[in-house]
This record gives sequence, C-alpha cells and structure tokens, in this order.
Amino acid sequence: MSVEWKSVRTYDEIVYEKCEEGIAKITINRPEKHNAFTPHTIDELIDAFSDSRNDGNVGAIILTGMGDKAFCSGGDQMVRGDGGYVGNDQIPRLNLLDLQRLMRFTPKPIIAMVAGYAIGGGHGLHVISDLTIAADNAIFGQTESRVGSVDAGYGQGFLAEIVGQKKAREIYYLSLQYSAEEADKMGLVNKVVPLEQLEEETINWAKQLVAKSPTALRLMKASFNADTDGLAGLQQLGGDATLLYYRTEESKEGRDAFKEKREPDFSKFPRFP
Ligand SMILES: CC(C)(COP(=O)(O)OP(=O)(O)OC[C@H]1O[C@@H](n2cnc3c(N)ncnc32)[C@H](O)[C@@H]1OP(=O)(O)O)[C@@H](O)C(=O)NCCC(=O)NCCSC(=O)CCC(=O)c1ccccc1C(=O)O
Repeated sequence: MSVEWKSVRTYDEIVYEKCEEGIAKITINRPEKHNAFTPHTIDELIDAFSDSRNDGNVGAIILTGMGDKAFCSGGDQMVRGDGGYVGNDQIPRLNLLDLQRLMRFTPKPIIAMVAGYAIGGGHGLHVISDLTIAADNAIFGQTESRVGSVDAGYGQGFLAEIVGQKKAREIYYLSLQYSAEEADKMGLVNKVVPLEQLEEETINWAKQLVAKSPTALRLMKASFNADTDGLAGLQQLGGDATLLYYRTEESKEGRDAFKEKREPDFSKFPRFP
C-alpha cells in the first residue's frame, strides 16, 4: 500500500511531496521543537497548500509533522513577540489565520496524520483538517489558557462543532491533554491505529478519496462548511454552483452571444421545478 513520494519544492521548515497516486503530503519539519511553527513555517505551508489546491492531479492532501513525537506543538513561543509571532522581517504576525482559511476553502479533502503531540495551534490544524488519522501515541490538547493565547474563529468554533460546546470549553479553558483513545471517543479523530501503521492507513484513506468524484467531494466540503463559514461559506458554495453553471450550454450561450454580437437565445433551456 506504500507510495513513492517525490519532493516538489525545497523549503526551510516544511517538506512538500507528491506521489503518482494523486496525493500531496505536507510535513512540518521542525522535530527538535516538536514541530512548532513560526511565521516562516506558516508562509511555507500556505505556499504548499496553494500548490496542492491548484494542481489538478492532486485529489487529497495529507498534513503531518516530521518524526513520531509530534504532529505540531503550535506557535513557536521563542519567536512570539508582543503583537504576534515575529519572523525574519521583524514584523509580528498572526498568519496562521490565513492558513486556516486556505485549508477550509481548499476544495479537496485534507487529512491530518497525527503521531505524538497535536497541541495548541497544532491541535487547531488537525481540527480544521477534514479528517484525522491518529497513531496510538497521539496526544491532543489546547494550551492557550496556560500560555496566554486565543484561537478564536475556526479553532474554537469548529472544535465545538465536533465535540460539543461543553467539551470544547473544557478543552480550551483547562488546557488538559487527551489520549488518542479519548479523542476517538469524542469524535475528534476518524481512526486510531498503531504508530507503525499510521502512514499506510492514511495513504489508504487518501487513495479512496482520490478515487471518488472530485466534484461531489468539492460540493460536500463546501456544504459542510457553509453553515459555519457565514457569507464566505455561501460564497464558496455559490462559487461552486457558478463553476458548474459555466460548463453548461446555457451559460455558454450567454458568453457566445456577446462575442458574436447577437441577442442570446435561452429559449431551449429547461426551467426545472
Ligand atoms: C508539547 C509539550 C506538551 C511536550 O512536552 P515534552 O514532551 O516534555 O517536550 P518538551 O521538552 O517540552 O519539548 C521538546 C522541545 O521542543 C520545544 N517546544 C515544544 N513546543 C514548543 C513551542 N510551542 N514553541 C517553542 N518550542 C517548543 C521545547 O522547548 C523543547 O526544546 P528544548 O530546546 O529541548 O528545551 C510541550 O512541549 C508544550 O507544552 N509545548 C508548548 C505548547 C504550546 O503552548 N504551544 C503554543 C500554543 S498557542 C499557539 O499555538 C498559537 C499560535 C499562533 O498564534 C501563531 C504562531 C505562529 C505564527 C502565527 C500564529 C497565528 O497567526 O496565530
């Protein structure tokens, strides 16, 4: 069931690979820091996710962390300044929020492949992913009430959608940690497998997704997101309807009539009830 990964681009803090089976794998590569991310890591993740989104050969995206100790331990507290996380340009940023939106609006399924810690903003990344496959050594939790941070919007809101308001408040307010088994019971992960089977199992899920109708998956993701994403969610769903409409003869008639400098004739197109 294994695949042959090929490097796509060289980055400083992530590894980005694809395989012929139509799967992209994005790996946060700072294992010495439990894969904590900096603004630069986030910029690189945005670049790789954008490429995966644009590549018509990619049907599923795996997000993971290097090594088996951590998926991601959130923002690197050593580069946290007073107005955000400070990159090489010395400007404090919260660009994780841009990445979260990109992951939500990428019309392809994203699978978080979690070994070890998924903590803080790193936990948020798995929460926002469409699916999560966890190793039996995975540990989940938020730390924001301990380190003085808030993951408003998707981080908190979508967690509450998944585990319910009471449990989400417990997770955020108390900064506790939860085992893979506990996460499974909460519906926070799709499957727990022994660590040594994690990649094989995740690839198996990704392959099944790649074989499914891309338009069905696109519309499903948009409609799952629509009620939690407000107008931006409706925009995505409406945009998908427009995408389908653009491919119809009815829509092409309007475009062609304009180009041919004539009145469009929509009389032959049906009005469904
Ligand atoms: C995850 C732990 C519970 C693991 O504990 P343990 O097994 O004992 O390992 P450690 O010895 O603690 O860790 C090993 C090594 O890694 C370093 N490290 C771990 N996590 C971080 C981190 N988050 N930042 C920096 N360094 C980290 C640790 O210091 C050790 O290094 P040594 O050199 O060996 O000492 C435990 O590690 C832990 O609790 N970690 C902190 C988790 C945490 O609080 N994360 C932050 C939550 S808040 C957040 O993520 C917001 C993010 C964010 O806002 C943001 C960040 C960056 C850009 C943009 C944004 C944004 O837009 O929002």
